[in-house]
Amino acid sequence: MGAILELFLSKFFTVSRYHILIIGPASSGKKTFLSKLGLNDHNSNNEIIVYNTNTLIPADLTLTSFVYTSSFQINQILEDRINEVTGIIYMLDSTNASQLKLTKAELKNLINIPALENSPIIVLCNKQDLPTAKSVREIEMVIKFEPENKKWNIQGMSAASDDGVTEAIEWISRAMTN
Ligand SMILES: Nc1nc2c(ncn2[C@@H]2O[C@H](COP(=O)(O)OP(=O)(O)OP(=O)(O)O)[C@@H](O)[C@H]2O)c(=O)[nH]1
Repeated sequence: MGAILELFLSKFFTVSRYHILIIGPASSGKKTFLSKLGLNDHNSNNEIIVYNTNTLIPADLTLTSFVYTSSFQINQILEDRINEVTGIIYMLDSTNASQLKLTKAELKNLINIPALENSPIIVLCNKQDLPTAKSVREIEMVIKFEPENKKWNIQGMSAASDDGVTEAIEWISRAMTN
């Protein structure tokens, strides 16, 4: 999967620094998703920083993923680094219906943060492989996420089985570079 990430990044990225904020409730699958991309190493600030690794991404690219469970204090947590964010991945657990109200509030909060104004956002409805998972349509009806003047997307995913991982990276790559 690292090779897939490299392919998309080299295809779409023409400038050298992209920083993706990966956010979503505990156990929604953020680290599983990242591990499918070959990104496993978190530092003490819960960041994954990939500097110019020829094996994973083109040499002129720096990619940082910030991984957090809640957006409500993200300004304070990231401080000035929030201005570096160029794309947002919001990961939710489709089997956890009780979290959807929180998700709705989280998304509203995220799109109202001025520093994130130009960052595209993709909502990933993870764990679609499980029989108790709500469909993307059902989730959409609860979270009612349709931001105006923003590039956004929502899709189903099973990070555990790779389903939707490539599509998600492709979408965020295109959205950040176009
Ligand atoms: N069935 C299924 N299980 C998944 C999927 N994605 C993640 N999991 C499982 O869900 C649990 C939590 O996954 P993590 O990737 O650790 O979730 P996280 O969002 O990084 O969790 P926090 O560190 O608590 O924020 C693990 O047991 C994963 O194996 C999926 O698509 N399907």
